[in-house]
Amino acid sequence: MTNTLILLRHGQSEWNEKNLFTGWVDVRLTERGRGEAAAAGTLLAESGMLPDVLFTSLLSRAIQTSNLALEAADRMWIPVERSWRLNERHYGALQGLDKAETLQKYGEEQFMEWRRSYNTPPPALDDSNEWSQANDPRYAGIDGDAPRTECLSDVVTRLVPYWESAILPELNSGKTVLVTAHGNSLRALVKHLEGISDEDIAALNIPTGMPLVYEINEDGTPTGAGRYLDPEAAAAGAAAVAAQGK
Ligand SMILES: O=C(O)[C@@H](CO)OP(=O)(O)O
Repeated sequence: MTNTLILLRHGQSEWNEKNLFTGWVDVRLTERGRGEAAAAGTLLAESGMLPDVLFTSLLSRAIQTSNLALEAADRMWIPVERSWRLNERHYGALQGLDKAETLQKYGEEQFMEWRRSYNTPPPALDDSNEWSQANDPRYAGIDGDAPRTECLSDVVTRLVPYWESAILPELNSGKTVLVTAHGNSLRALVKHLEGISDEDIAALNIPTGMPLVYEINEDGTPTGAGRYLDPEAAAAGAAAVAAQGK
């Protein structure tokens, strides 16, 4: 028996539009992002993929996206669980910086190392920085301290146990599960699901607002690669993410 998992990156955020490194900074959706979120929900309904349960991060752009998508799909009533483990990768001292200026200042190699390497986190963000989340009450419950920076492997480490203990059991109880999260937290989950190597994951970009569907076996493995419900629009969106800063 397999069950359906739908991954959805939030719609365009205010800082996606401004081309700023975002991470855990709690920015909202733009008008375009709200439209993308609603369109994703309409596409789910048209495809007959109605979620039974929702998982989101603690960040407003993912919460807004799931609300708008579920409203469009007439599924606002489904149960929801929110976790910091689905948050975007914490971007450390890059949070709040302009991507194009950072590329200019540090050069392509360093820029891509911070942005897409598996094991190199950016420098840590100082707690006194205006974009720090050190004193944000929503993270008070995290065991140990909230991160001050993360690389993708750190995200895999915090996300996979949650996938196994919280999300997979819902799939295995026969539910269609919607996970609304972020570019890099979804890259971490896709890496885990598809067994993508540390090197190859650098080339994977997730577009905003495009439902990505898997059929999941009981042991948590997918039956095949993920499938975008609108493959052409998803390819264009992923290319735009890859080109950020250039
Ligand atoms: O800024 C960020 O938090 C992420 C996602 O928007 O950007 P990137 O694609 O550069 O990792």
